[in-house]
Amino acid sequence: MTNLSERLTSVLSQAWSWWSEGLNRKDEWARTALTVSSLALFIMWFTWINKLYKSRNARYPPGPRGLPLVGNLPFLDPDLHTYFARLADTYGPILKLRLGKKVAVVVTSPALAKQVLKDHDTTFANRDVPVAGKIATYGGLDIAWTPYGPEWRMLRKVCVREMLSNTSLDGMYSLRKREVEGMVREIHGKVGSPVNLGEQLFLTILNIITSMLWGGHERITSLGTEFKEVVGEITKLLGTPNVSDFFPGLARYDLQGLDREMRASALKFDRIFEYIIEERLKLIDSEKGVEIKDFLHMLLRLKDEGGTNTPFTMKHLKALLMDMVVGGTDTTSNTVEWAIAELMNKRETMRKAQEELETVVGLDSKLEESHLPKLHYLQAVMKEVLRLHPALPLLVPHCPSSACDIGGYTVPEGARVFINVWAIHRDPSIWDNPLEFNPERFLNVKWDFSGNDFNYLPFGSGRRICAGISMGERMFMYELATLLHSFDWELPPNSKLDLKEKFGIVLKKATPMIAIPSPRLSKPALYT
Ligand code: HEM
Repeated sequence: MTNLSERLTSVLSQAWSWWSEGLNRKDEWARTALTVSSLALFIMWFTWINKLYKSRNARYPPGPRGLPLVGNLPFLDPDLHTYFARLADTYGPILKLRLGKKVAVVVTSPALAKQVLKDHDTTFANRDVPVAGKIATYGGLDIAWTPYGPEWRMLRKVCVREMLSNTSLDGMYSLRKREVEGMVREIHGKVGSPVNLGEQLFLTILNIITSMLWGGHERITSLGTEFKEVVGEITKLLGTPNVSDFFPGLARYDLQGLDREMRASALKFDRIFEYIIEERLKLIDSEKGVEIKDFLHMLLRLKDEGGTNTPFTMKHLKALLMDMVVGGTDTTSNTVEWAIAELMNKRETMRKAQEELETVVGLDSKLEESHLPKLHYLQAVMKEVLRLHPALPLLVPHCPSSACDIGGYTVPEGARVFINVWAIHRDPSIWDNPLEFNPERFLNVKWDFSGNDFNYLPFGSGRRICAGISMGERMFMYELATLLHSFDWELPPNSKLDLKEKFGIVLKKATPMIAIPSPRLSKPALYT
């Protein structure tokens, strides 16, 4: 650094002499311009030297060699979670890849996950927003993509405290009950025939979420089918690797046409939101004083109240609706689908879960949400499903706002950081028989998913932990408990259970879970 300070002194003295010359000329304007540009030049030079010095001294994590220009892109396996796990076996718990112009860092140990998500939480609480994500969320105005700062805090507060708090969720039980009972009626109508459980679950969760968002009043009807289509398009586009992300300089050419497709899908969503909001505003005008208990009503009130330093705008409102619909549906419905698949693969465990339901609820009664806290075995089933099949196996990638030391290596500013939760959840040094589906491991042990234990992180940890944990937990438990309590499930004749995974923005079953229901409850009236 001696060299650095010598050069610094020399630049300063040169700047001073230019400034004095300017004084002699008594040219006020030239003097100011000279001073400002010298200072700007000096700051730029100093920042550059400082970065150069830091990058020369940086020690980057190990990783596989890539090709010039494209780096490791040509070697990526589409099943990223298993590919990263294999690389970690060779390169260790922190490794680096180059994806075009981007640096990716993969973390695969609880100790290093803790360094990222707890010790350096503020630095890593940012996101490297994909181009498609930005387009889908009104320029990245939602919770998931907004950079860490006052705007993100305001959105999170609205979401977690006002919308998804336990009190607010309790107040909306009747809406969830209406949708879950509708699902039971529909499945009862298909008794003896194959049911595509993934599709059924997705639609039910979508209806639950949309009715909590804006279905608290009968006049605004559910737009289930239209939404299902658009959510499918958006999650597919979000999960497709995009050249525009790896080579930002090429983003304007949209070489794969993904940005154009996303714009079209986002526009469909926006039209639905516009329609729903317009209908609601008309309703509020026509029925002054009417009490409507849903999120849309609360969000519109918040928007009108303003009052905070960070205003809550109509675009924020729509971006939040988008977060709830896209972030809550696929994650929760896939987790329930995995649960059914694992239970069908292990009949003894299915029987124990159903026996618990018989004891707590009884075959002469419908299941209510109030039964859920008493279903300890089923809670262990949920934890075990989230261990083996975490919905977001690499979390949502984090992005450091400045270079940071993790495990003795430098993670450069702006890197895309993946925490391979899927691999941590299957690490044999942490879990006995990690590949076995065994809910008993969660019975009588204090494992929870609050993000304090870095061996078990299905919802992430730290500032960016999932904003919808209590809602996800309630919907998962209510749906799974209802399906197991109301029906017995068999595989269609001559079919085999397949537990293969398919990586995407959400980890899915490679083949849909199809099963045949038969009634369990004591009388048909319980299915109406
Ligand atoms: C089984 C269900 C669910 C699972 C497993 C899950 C998991 C996750 C994970 C792993 C993250 C990323 C955490 C990180 O980056 O460190 C996340 C973020 C998020 N989740 Fe969930 N989630 C579920 C359900 C929901 C629901 C029901 C909602 C809302 C209705 C929701 C809303 C969000 C939002 C808004 C974020 C972004 C948080 C932020 O960036 O600050 N999630 N979720």
